[in-house]
Parts: sequence; structure tokens; C-alpha cells
Amino acid sequence: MDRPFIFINSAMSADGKISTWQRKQVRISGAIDFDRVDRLRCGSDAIMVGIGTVLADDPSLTVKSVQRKIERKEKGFDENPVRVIIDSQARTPIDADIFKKGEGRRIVVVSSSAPSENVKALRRKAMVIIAGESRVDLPDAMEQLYLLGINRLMVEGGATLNWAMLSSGLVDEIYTFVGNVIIGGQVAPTLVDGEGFKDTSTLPLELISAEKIEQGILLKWKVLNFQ
Ligand SMILES: NC(=O)C1=CN([C@@H]2O[C@H](COP(=O)(O)OP(=O)(O)OC[C@H]3O[C@@H](n4cnc5c(N)ncnc54)[C@H](O)[C@@H]3O)[C@@H](O)[C@H]2O)C=CC1
Ligand SMILES: Nc1nc(O)c(N)c(N[C@@H]2O[C@H](COP(=O)(O)O)[C@@H](O)[C@H]2O)n1
Repeated sequence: MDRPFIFINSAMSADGKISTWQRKQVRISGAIDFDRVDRLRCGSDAIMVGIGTVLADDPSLTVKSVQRKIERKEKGFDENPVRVIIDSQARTPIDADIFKKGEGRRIVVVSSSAPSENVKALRRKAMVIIAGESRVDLPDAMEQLYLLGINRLMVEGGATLNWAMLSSGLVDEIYTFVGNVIIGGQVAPTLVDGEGFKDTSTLPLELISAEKIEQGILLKWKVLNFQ
């Protein structure tokens, strides 16, 4: 199956949480890490999140640096990479910041069981593609994105989508900034949630690098997918 090069980028607390138990976003990264994230966004063809992240954070997922936006335009790209939402039931609010902020294409990936009125409303804001019947079929979705010209895909969470992508063997690398805060909370989302592996299986990783950034550490991992 052809698919893009796919990496996850996420910020987590020293105790492995990516938001509070109320799913409120907190500042984990400092200015240098936010700038690194901006560079990653700028160099990607698309940035993808799950509907849970859209509903919790209402992110815009835009490139923030004016200079980088200019550079993208000079190279003949839109100011922002394509913004992709994985949203089985087409629940994305039509006034979401992803639609309101910044120029560039948006794609919402829904399943064939998504309510048709919702899909119709979203089609006015974005390209809607269908993959899967009750839930988005991620391998199919990744192949469709590849056929649309997306070669480098940045996944910005959340926890459930990270699990689904990793457990489907669809992730090449993971970049986690571990910040100098504790969030706590038994049900606070972690880097990877979902149902977890059924037995003692684990997904092996190879460490690419570990770099101190301000008071945190950036870990880069290569995913050694099961053969
Ligand atoms: N610190 C960080 O870097 C980041 C933190 N977050 C946090 O993560 C939390 C959101 O994470 P989640 O609630 O886990 O939502 P999520 O963003 O992972 O979206 C999951 C939802 O996507 C939908 N979906 C459709 N097809 C799917 C499939 N095949 N597999 C899996 N999901 C599929 C389902 O409705 C599922 O509930 C928020 O609290 C947000 O603040 C999100 C992004 C980055
Ligand atoms: N890298 C990083 N560090 C943090 O400390 C964070 N809280 C996040 N959050 C992520 O950024 C998204 C917001 O993006 P926009 O500023 O709206 O473009 C948010 O949804 C989280 O994915 N990231």
C-alpha cells in the first residue's frame, strides 16, 4: 500500500500526559519548542488531527511564522499545509478554527455512515473523503491522502488517533517533547491511549536522538513496525 511518510509530534508532561483530565490544553512547550513545531508544520504537506482534538482544543493548525509562510508561497505552496481531520461521523463544527483561520486546503475524512446533512455542510468548508463504514479506515485514508499528493504527513494527536495510527502500522517516526510539568489525573490523555495491546506485546522503537530544549527534552523515535 502506498502511503505518505508519517510522523507524530506531541508535547507531553513529565508524567506522560498530553492534556488535563478535563481535556483542557496546557502549555507544555516553551517558545523554542513551539518554533520547532512551526518548522515541522511548515515542512509538511499536511497536518492531521482526530475529531477529539478539534472538539477539545479547536486548533487552527496554521504555520505561525510570517517568514515561513512567505517561504512556502515563494515555493508555490499554500501558506499552510493541508489540514486533515479524522472524523467518522462528520461532527466537526462548521465554525471550527481550522476552517476560519489561515488559507489553504482542508480535508475531512469521514466514514460512509456519517449523517448526510453533516457531510453536506462540511463539503462547503472542505474536501470530504470517505474511508471505512462505521469508523474511518485509516490505511484506506492514508492511501487516499497519498493519491492526493500528500507525501509527508504530520500527526498532531490526540491520544486515540495516535494509538490507532501506531497500532495499524502507519507511523514512521515519533517526536515527543517532554516538558517540565506534572499534569496528573488517572484519565488524563497520554501520548497513546486507545485499547492497548491485548497481551504483553509492545511496539518496538529505535531512539534517533535525545536533545535538551530549555527545561525539557525532545525525544525522536523511529517506529520498528511489526513485520
Ligand atoms: N499535547 C499535545 O501535543 C496534544 C494534546 N492533545 C490532546 O488530546 C486530547 C484529544 O485526544 P482524544 O480525545 O484521544 O481525541 P483524538 O484527537 O485522538 O480523536 C479521536 C477520535 O477520532 C475519531 N476517529 C475516527 N476514526 C478513527 C480511527 N480509525 N481510529 C481512532 N479514532 C478515530 C473517533 O471519534 C475518536 O474518538 C485533547 O485533550 C487534546 O488537548 C491533542 C493533540 C496534541
Ligand atoms: N507542541 C505543543 N506544545 C504544547 O505545549 C501544546 N499545548 C501543544 N498543543 C497542540 O497544539 C495545538 C494548537 O495548535 P494551534 O496553535 O491552534 O495552531 C493543539 O491542538 C495541540 O495539538 N503542542
